[in-house]
Amino acid sequence: MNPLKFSNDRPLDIIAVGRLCIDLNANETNRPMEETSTFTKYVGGSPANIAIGSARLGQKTGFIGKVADDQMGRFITQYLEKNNINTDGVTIDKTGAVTGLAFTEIKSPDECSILMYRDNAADLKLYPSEVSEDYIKQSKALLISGTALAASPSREAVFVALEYAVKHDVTVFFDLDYRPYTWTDEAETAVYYNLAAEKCDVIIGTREEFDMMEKLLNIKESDDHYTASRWFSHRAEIVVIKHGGAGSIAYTKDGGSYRSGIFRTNVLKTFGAGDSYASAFIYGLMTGHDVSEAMKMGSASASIVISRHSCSDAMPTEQELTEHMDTAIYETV
Ligand SMILES: Nc1ncnc2c1ncn2[C@@H]1O[C@H](COP(=O)(O)OP(=O)(O)OP(=O)(O)O)[C@@H](O)[C@H]1O
Ligand SMILES: O=C(O)C[C@@H](O)[C@H](O)C(=O)CO
Repeated sequence: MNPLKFSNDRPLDIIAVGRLCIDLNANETNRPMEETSTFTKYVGGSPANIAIGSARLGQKTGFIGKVADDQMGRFITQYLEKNNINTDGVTIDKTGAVTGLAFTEIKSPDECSILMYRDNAADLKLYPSEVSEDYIKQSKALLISGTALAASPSREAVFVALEYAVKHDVTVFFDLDYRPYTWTDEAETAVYYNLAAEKCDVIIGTREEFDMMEKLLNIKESDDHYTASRWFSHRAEIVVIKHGGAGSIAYTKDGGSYRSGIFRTNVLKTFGAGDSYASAFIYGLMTGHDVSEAMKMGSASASIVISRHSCSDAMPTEQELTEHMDTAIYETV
């Protein structure tokens, strides 16, 4: 079962919108940041990672975002281009804003954290006037990510992108990607997340992210089925709730529910799981697989990425994904 229909006459499969950052991942793992002295630099930021995952899987991918006018900004744009991502929608900041940096601490396979440097971040300076309607209408799908809603003008830019997508029948995927350090007020966060979710066809988030959105409405019990059903009176066709190593569950508007297990792996670090899951899940849906098979593809991609050092550079190709699904052990949960 796959309820999504895509406008197939478009040159791009998917455009991601939002942050383009740098991840600096600890080389010395299994120790705290205080004792880490070297890091490897990768392109990072959830929508960037998802776009890279999509392109590796062979999707024609574009990006709308803003980078700093410096070496880091140029590194990001060049990396996207090397990965066959169209950067026509990527603009360059001229105000002296800088690239967001995420230093990652890998204390143990399940104890990872991120230390963020995001003051005056260029990605949040994307203006609505820099979002092109002509560009969005060339794509079958748009991916938005919640962090871009954290501040103006990027927040308004995302809402403009959503308007264009709805106007031109572009299917909208929303990866909630809630990063508390980017926000100052919980109610403000929940208001904008809820407003954006109303305009999306597919909503993907963790249980904790949906809890954050529901707290504002005084919903105290976490109930996956109820969470999903709230969105079916708006645009949503599919709502996915992720539960880390306990897998994920998807609900469809027609009353269906689908549970996915995980591919057991040698976990190096847990971050990047959500982004790799999203890119392969979206790829699965866009290439005609049913919801359960697409979830399995998402889980397989996540299990590859969490066993590798980076998030972006670790994204599998279509062949790697297929081979992994054929050989790795899938556990139902
Ligand atoms: N320990 C694990 N072993 C195998 N697969 C896992 C593990 N943890 C997560 N996954 C896979 O990754 C998917 C997404 O994980 P999770 O729910 O942690 O997302 P997330 O919190 O968005 O990730 P991130 O840490 O990138 O923000 C899960 O549904 C599962 O398929
Ligand atoms: O920007 C962040 O929040 C960190 C990301 O850059 C990092 O790649 C990640 O956490 C993946 O989900």
